[in-house]
Amino acid sequence: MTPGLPSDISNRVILDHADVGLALVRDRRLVYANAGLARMTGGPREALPRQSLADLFAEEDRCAIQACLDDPETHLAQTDGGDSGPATFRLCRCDHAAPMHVWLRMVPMANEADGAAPVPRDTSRASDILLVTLIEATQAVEMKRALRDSEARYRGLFENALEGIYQTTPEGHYVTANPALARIYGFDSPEELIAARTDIARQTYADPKARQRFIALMESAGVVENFEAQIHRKDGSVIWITENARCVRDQDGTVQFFEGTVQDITERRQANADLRLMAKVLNSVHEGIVIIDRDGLVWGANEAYQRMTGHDAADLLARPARLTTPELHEPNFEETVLAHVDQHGLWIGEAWAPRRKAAPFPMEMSVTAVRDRTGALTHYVAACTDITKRKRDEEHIRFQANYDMLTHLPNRYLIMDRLEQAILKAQRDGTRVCVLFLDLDRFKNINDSYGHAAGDEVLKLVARRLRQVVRMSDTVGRLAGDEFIIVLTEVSDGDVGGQVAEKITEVLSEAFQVLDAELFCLPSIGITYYPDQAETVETLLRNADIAMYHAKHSGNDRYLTFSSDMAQRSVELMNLETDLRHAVNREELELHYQPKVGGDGRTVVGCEALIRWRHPRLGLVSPGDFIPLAEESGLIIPIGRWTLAEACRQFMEWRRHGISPPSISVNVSVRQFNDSQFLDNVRDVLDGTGMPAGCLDLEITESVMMGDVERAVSALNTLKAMGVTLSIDDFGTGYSSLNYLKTFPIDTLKIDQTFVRDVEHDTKDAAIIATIVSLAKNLGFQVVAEGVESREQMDFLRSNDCSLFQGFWVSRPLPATDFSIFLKNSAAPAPKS
Ligand SMILES: Nc1nc2c(ncn2[C@@H]2O[C@@H]3COP(=O)(O)O[C@H]4[C@@H](O)[C@H](n5cnc6c(=O)[nH]c(N)nc65)O[C@@H]4COP(=O)(O)O[C@H]3[C@H]2O)c(=O)[nH]1
Repeated sequence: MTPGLPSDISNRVILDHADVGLALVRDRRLVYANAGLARMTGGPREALPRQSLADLFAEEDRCAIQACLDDPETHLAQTDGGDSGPATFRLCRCDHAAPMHVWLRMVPMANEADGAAPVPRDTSRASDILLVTLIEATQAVEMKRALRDSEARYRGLFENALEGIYQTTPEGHYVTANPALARIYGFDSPEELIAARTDIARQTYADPKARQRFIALMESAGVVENFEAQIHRKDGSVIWITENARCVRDQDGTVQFFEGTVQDITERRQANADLRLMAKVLNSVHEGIVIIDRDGLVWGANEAYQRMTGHDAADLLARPARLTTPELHEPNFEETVLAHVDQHGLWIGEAWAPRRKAAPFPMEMSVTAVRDRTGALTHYVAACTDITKRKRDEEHIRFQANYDMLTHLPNRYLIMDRLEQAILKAQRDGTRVCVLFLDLDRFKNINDSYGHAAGDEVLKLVARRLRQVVRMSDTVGRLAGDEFIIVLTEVSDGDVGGQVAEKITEVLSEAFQVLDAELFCLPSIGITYYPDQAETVETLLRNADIAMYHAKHSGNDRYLTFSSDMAQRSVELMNLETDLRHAVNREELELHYQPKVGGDGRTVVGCEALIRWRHPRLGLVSPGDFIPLAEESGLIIPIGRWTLAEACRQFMEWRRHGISPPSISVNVSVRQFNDSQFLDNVRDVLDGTGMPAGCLDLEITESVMMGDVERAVSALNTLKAMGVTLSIDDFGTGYSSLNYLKTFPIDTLKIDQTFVRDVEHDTKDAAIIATIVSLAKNLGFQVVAEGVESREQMDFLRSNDCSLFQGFWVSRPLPATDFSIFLKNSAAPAPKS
């Protein structure tokens, strides 16, 4: 009771203003309710008395309320929430608002006598009045629920985390571990891991350094440390983990526990290692590789690509890719390539790649598509190979395949192709094609005398001069050796081939300046026309070749146009060549001898050995018909050897019979003279036959001087040193300078018969002869006039101081036996010893 206040007022005020609901209950019904309870239910206070206490609560709680009313000591104790606090009940609200959570307290009150105020008692009886106290617990309930929810959430995180989470004892034994940690370490459950009492510091780490680090961590100040390490799993396998760990200490610094998170990074490390390896591989390949994302930006480029394009990674990465040089391709080329890759997955081809501050280069490029799991294109990968060298090589090979390396003129293959094209065009246009086959006369002499370098130089100069005489549209090619082909297109009527041949002869008749020497090399040219004489490439070339062959052997013509009878003649010549190969072995060659006489016309001063070929089918073939053939084919070397030996043998035989002339002359061809074995051959023959060297006269032609003069002089000096005499045959017909006359150790000049033939009528010939005789006399040479056929000719020559003669007027060349008779019958000066 409050002092100074009436007891009933004091009680009522206290009861009504109490912050809790208070009620007296008898027989489960309210007999009293304070204003606080009315406020809690939200209804009028007057309505409360006589209401069932249970009915004030939510239906689900009513049974529990009844039970509590029946036995408050037991049931209230049972509904006690234990650790989580006293039990709460839901009090219904009259305004239908959410029920209010309340704590309930029931105290049995003794009710001994009517009118007496009830007092609390220790145990309840059926007749007891219960004092029921209701305390609002909504906030507490909600806090509890929030706490529970929060704990559940964190537990969920803990349980479901992909990272392993742990706490250990200060000694390092796990006390808390989530399933992920158990999984990472290969345990079936966190419980198993904890039960294993693994000492993480000593047992788990595979690498002693990581173990050291962890032990150091135990002494640290609680900072979170991160490190990667290899650890042993339960089954002994080793994995890589990354761990964030810290040591938690209390205020005194005593270690409380360790806690941390663990992640299995084995795959990531493997993937990183794979990526590093991949990068290394990409950078070690020669191919340039560039990766482009689907927006066309460069995602990556290897070192080779950077090298070949001259752009470093900074220039390339995340910038629009520029794989090709647009100016060198058709419009939208790159877009077309990528569209092709989108559709087919791959594009392979050649393209021009741009290069920084340099010319674009050709590359072989393959572009592939990279797709994700759904099949969507994510990247393009372009692999590029610089094919500059290959292209250059191909170009070189193509050039080699089509062009002659020496003269850079089209070779046989390209000539034939061009001729084919020319024929097709002529067919369409109704025009003609002219083919000229050109062969250089005595080119071999240049090679033999000056060496191949000089020969090559002449060929190059010839090629240059030939190009100058034809139109751009015409083809000048080198077939082989000293053979050239000229294809004239769109040829009109008339002798166009002849006109070009004239021009060619003109430009080639000028001396070639090679190795400080003036070399001459005239051509023989065969001409043929499409469609007049042949319709195919092969026939045109063959016909032109035949015509050239005839020009070469005609003696007078520098060029000839093909005619059908030439073909037949060529076959004959070819057969002749075949037969000639066997002529020496089959002993079909023989020598005839023509006397050389003195001024009286009778005294034999010598004789010339002239070869004849007794062909089994053709009869006696004169040297004019087969010597050029022999020179051409090289057969002149064995034939020349035989001639020299036979002439000396015969001379010695005559000598044994006491009828030999003072000397015998033997013709030596240029090719034979240039043969490296020639001097030895002469020496051998002289030794072998016992022939006095002074009785042997060798006749060489002026063309010997057209070669290597130094070598020729040396060879002639050697011959002279042997004692052999030397004559220049056919003097006056050659091209060489008269200068050699003073250089060469010559004994005799033989005036060519072409000057003798008309000497009585042709004043020019007479003048030439007079000049030659006077020149020879002044230089101390003997002069022999060849081809003297009449007394008049002889008289004229004699009157011009020429005192040695050879010709039909004295005698035709005679077989050895006939010449023996001739010798016996003629006056002869005493033979030289
Ligand atoms: N019209 C006419 N001709 C006459 C007269 N007197 C002689 N001849 C001919 O004139 C040629 C003279 O020989 P060559 O000028 O050395 O010209 C020779 C010579 O360069 C060459 N030759 C002959 N035998 C040999 C040989 O054994 N070796 C070499 N390398 N060449 C030879 O063949 C050429 C031709 O020889 P052959 O047919 O025997 O012709 C010979 C001879 O028969 C005449 O009064 N009138």
